[in-house]
Amino acid sequence: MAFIDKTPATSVPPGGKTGVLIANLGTPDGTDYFSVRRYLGEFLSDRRVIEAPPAIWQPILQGVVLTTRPSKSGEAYARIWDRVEDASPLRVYTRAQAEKLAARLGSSVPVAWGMRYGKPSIRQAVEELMDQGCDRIIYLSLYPQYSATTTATANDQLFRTLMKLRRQPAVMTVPAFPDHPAYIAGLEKSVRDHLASLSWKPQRIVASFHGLPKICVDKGDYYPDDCERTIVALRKALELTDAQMPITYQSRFGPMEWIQPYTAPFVKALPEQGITRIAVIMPGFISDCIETLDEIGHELRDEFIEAGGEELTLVPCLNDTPMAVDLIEALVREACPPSWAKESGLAS
Ligand SMILES: C=CC1=C(C)c2cc3[nH]c(cc4nc(cc5[nH]c(cc1n2)c(C)c5CCC(=O)O)C(CCC(=O)O)=C4C)c(C)c3C=C
Ligand SMILES: [Fe+2]
Ligand SMILES: [Fe+2]
Repeated sequence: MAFIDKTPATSVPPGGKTGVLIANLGTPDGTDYFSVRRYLGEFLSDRRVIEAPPAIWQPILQGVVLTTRPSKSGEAYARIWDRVEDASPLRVYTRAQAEKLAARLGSSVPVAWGMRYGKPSIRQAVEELMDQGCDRIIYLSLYPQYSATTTATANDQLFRTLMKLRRQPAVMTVPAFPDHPAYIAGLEKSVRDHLASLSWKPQRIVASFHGLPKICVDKGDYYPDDCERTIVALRKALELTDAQMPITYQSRFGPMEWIQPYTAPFVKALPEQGITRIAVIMPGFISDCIETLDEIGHELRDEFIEAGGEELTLVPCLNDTPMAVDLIEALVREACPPSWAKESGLAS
């Protein structure tokens, strides 16, 4: 195996130096067919995401999925694209979260951000930290609920990078945080603030999480349990019943059965029960992205109105608000081992 032949520009200070790497899923560089194709090709070739044997899946992916889906997804990305930053919202928010965290932690703790798929890569982010003299990395993947398809593959990508380093930093991976008090407090405030900004009162607050193929759960992925933990804690904080804040799963991909109830049929059935004004919160996402802004904010809203609904409002994700930075800072400080905290000043 070839090693990365790279000597960090700055040597490690005596006593060591801790850096923070925040990781997210990844997103295309542009809305054009080839940018989206490149992104989807990398994403959907990940065997943590699609477990089918490559001999079966790759011909389907290359021959069918990557010829048709990039154009459709590209149109959806174009509807939500940040034209000022010329980037997708997921990239804009992840970068802003890293910059705001860096401001909180001060200049002695470098912060980098990287994407599991696409740019900047996890390897680029690791090199950025090592170039600043870091020999210890706190690695936080920004998924509140654990899944092998997200958290584990983000960790895999870090470990793959480390496998190629001659001078390897120590790493601390931060676990998922489905009912961390700072996350629940942020969600609670975002719901209260959002409801206060409306001139009408939603009859339901539907909590829609990204879905997962059911077979993943049958094989031991405990993602739905983590989603339940989030929602039980949030209902308690807001004093809502199960019926007032139901849980559903969105973003189904492919013909297999995914975990249920599915968001779209659930929401489309509400008007015939007399429920025509709803809010949707998506606590599986720290940052707004194509799945929240377009799939729910555009597609689902249109379908709800067509089914007789009157109002559908989105509770924004935490994005780069102070509540998001409070959460990320708390997670990083709590994960920092005491022996690292001494040099970095990262104690909680
Ligand atoms: C089998 C396919 C997929 C699995 C499993 C899956 C799990 C999963 N994904 C997220 C979070 C996000 N997914 C996003 C986009 C997205 N997801 C899939 C497929 C699977 N996801 C696709 C094909 C796409 C691309 C968009 C599209 O073409 O429809 C995003 C947003 C990315 C962005 O750029 O905005 C996020 C975030 C979770 C949490 C999860 C498992 C629990
Ligand atoms: Fe996804
Ligand atoms: Fe989607």
